[in-house]
Formats: sequence, C-alpha cells, structure tokens
Amino acid sequence: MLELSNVSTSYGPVAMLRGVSMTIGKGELVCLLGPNGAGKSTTFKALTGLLPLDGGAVRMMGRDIARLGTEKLAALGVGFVPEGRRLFPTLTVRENLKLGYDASGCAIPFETRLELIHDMFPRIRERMNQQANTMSGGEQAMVALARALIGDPEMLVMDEPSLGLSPKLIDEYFETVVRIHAEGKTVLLIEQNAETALSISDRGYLLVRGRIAVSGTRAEMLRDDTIRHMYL
Ligand SMILES: Nc1ncnc2c1ncn2[C@@H]1O[C@H](COP(=O)(O)OP(=O)(O)OP(=O)(O)O)[C@@H](O)[C@H]1O
Repeated sequence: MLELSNVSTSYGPVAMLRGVSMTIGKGELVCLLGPNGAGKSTTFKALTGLLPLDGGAVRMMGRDIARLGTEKLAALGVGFVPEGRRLFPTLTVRENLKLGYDASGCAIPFETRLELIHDMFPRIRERMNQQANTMSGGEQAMVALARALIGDPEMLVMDEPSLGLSPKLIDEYFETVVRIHAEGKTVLLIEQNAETALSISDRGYLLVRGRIAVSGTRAEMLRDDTIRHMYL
C-alpha cells in the first residue's frame, strides 16, 4: 500500500535519510523504531511531502505521492497523527474533528462518522464543545487519533503518538490502535517506545542514523541482537 524506495533527504548540507526503503502492505501494522535523532520524524516529513527528497520515491498504491502534502494524502485515504498532536488549540473538539473530516473528502455524513467515533472514544462524546487546549494530554491524544480516523481512512500514519503519555495511558492508547488495526486499517506506527510498539506490530523497521539497520517480522525483531541491546 505504501512504499518508500531508497529515500534520501537532507537538512541543508547535512544528509539525514540515506537510502531508506520500507513497505507497508494493505492491512498490516508496521512500526518504525529508532533512537532520538535517528530520523523517524524526518521519515514522516518525507512521506507527507513536508520535506523534499534528494533521491528515491514514496508511492502509495504505485502512485508517486512524495510531493502531495497531507491534505491531498488525506483525500487519498491516509489519516495522520502528527508528533505533538497538533490540534487546533483554540478550536473545540467538534471543530477539530470537522476539519479532519473535511480534509478527507469522506462520502459518509459527518454525524454518522461522529457516532462511530463516539462509540470508540466515549470521553470525546462528553467533551465535544470543549476547547482542545483545555483537554488533558491523554484526551488530546485521543482527539488527534479521532481526527485522523473520522474521515474513514484506509491507512493511518502516526508519529510518536505515545510521547508524553503516562504508562497506563500508553497501554490504553495502544489497545485502541490494536482495535483500529483489527477493524482493517493499515497502520504505520513511528515510535520510540519500541517494546510496546513491537508487541502490537506485524513487522518493524529500526532506523539508526538515517539508515534502516534492522527489519523483519515482530518475532525476528524481538530476537535481533541490535534491538535487544538497544531496547529490551
Ligand atoms: N529542520 C531541521 N533542520 C536541521 N536539522 C534538522 C531539522 N529537523 C531535524 N533535524 C535533525 O535531523 C536529525 C533527525 O531528526 P528527527 O526529528 O527525524 O529524529 P527522530 O528520530 O524523530 O528523533 P526524536 O525521537 O528525538 O523525535 C536530528 O539530528 C535533528 O536535529
């Protein structure tokens, strides 16, 4: 469904991603792991068109998407959960969700999608008219996830969604991701929290200093010496 093929990027004269190749098949949950500064968010920027590529390609269903940007990608069926949530802070929860819905071009009516979102996130139902920046960190994380889902995307791309959440909330959050995946969504989960991310993923990639150092199924990743040494 999504393929990065030999992607290279740089910040000015400094090379960052160096020949990164990854595939995410339809219906898979794939994680991209890596320590601080490895280039995880840079990968997110490269595939969302926020950073020009020096080389390589990003394709979705075979179509070159490297320069499309998040809005056009949303219309193609990709929901994004950016690092730090990036909610519209002074807008209400409903307004945040509506913006996500409008960007998606979803054909199902907003109120119908909202019902499903409320079933999935009951606390959001109670807080539809609350200003986003007055929500707790955990609630904001759920709103960002709901905003990515409300347009019924085929695929979710999430950049460090567990950042700043307490261990209990991280568990709850990942349980929700598992449910979303079980309902048929393809998921690319970019995470520093390797143990939890791997525990729910079909496959994974480890990025180190801008290169893919390890890739494999969950079992292969869990057995890998580099990963064991770094995380487990
Ligand atoms: N706009 C920028 N200009 C220059 N260098 C940048 C820029 N953005 C990121 N970098 C550098 O690129 C490297 C990779 O950053 P990136 O944000 O992709 O890392 P990351 O793997 O997401 O790390 P973290 O888990 O800490 O968020 C870092 O050394 C960072 O300082």
